[in-house]
Amino acid sequence: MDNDTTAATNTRALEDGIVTDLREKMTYGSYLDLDTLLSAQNPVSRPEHHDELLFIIQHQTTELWLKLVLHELREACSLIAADELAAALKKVARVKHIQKTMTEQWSVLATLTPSEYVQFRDSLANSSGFQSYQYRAVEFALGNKNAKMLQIFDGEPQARALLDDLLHRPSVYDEFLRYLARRGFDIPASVLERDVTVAHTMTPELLPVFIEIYDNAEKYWAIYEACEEFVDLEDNFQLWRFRHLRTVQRTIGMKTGTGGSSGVDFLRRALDLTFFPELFAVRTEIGR
Ligand code: HEM
Ligand SMILES: N[C@@H](CC(=O)c1ccccc1NC=O)C(=O)O
Repeated sequence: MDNDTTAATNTRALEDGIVTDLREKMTYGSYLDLDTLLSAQNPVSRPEHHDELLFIIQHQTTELWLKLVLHELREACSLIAADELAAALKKVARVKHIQKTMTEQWSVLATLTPSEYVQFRDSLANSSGFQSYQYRAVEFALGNKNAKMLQIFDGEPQARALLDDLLHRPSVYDEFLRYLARRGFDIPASVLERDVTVAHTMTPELLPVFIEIYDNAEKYWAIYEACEEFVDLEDNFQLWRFRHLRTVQRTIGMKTGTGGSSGVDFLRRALDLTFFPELFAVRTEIGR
């Protein structure tokens, strides 16, 4: 065997075609703006606590995924509004994969023990994930609207403007219900003309619509599929919330939060929320 093979040297030879003179060229680092990205991890604990970098990177990666989730959900809304349901579902499918990654990622932070965290927790002062505008934007896009959240961002005009805009836009579900109306389903005017700045609440008049769809899945396949995709979205969202709650519980127990809430109890109440109440209620009615 040739002595220059990878196996003989246990070293991979570079191929002649590989570009090595990258001066003046766009590179991996310049394209991805890595100088900016990798200079954005700035621990505040003094002396710097070893585990604060984990804490920062866990949050920053989540924020990057949230940025993409929001991008996809906004596009999904526009596509539904343009009657392009199949294209919208493609975006939702991507969101579902991101959600799984975000949920699985909690296991990394779970390696932070309470005794380690308490050593730099005070350095975080009143900062809290509660102040994540991208998280709130995703909640708004999915329909968990709450105008009271805006005041948190009075000091961050861009974040406030984004949330204000989303607050006044129809959610993914609002768009879906309007789509169903255009497709001839009997959606009450009170739903179509509702105040979209507040959360949608369980509307029993919508149940017959979903019973019809679920009892005749073959006939309404694309719409039926969309309903199930939305159920997946909500399930995945709840799993993220639950893993957050359990991570909080194992890290700070029943301590109050740095954001000023009761902590675990406050987070637990979010598990009672629903984006798509009728899509869950219909399950009770199927086959009756
Ligand atoms: C050890 C790690 C963590 C602890 C102890 C913790 C604790 C808490 C607590 C106590 C709250 C309630 C608000 C407050 O009073 O502060 C909260 C809210 C929140 N946290 Fe965390 N958190 C942790 C990690 C994370 C991570 C990695 C994220 C990802 C971005 C995150 C995102 C959020 C969000 C979005 C909220 C608002 C939830 C809502 O409005 O229902 N947290 N967290
Ligand atoms: N609320 C957390 C602190 C915390 O987790 C946090 C602090 C700053 C930035 C993001 C955070 N993550 C989630 O709330 C606590 O009470 O310990």
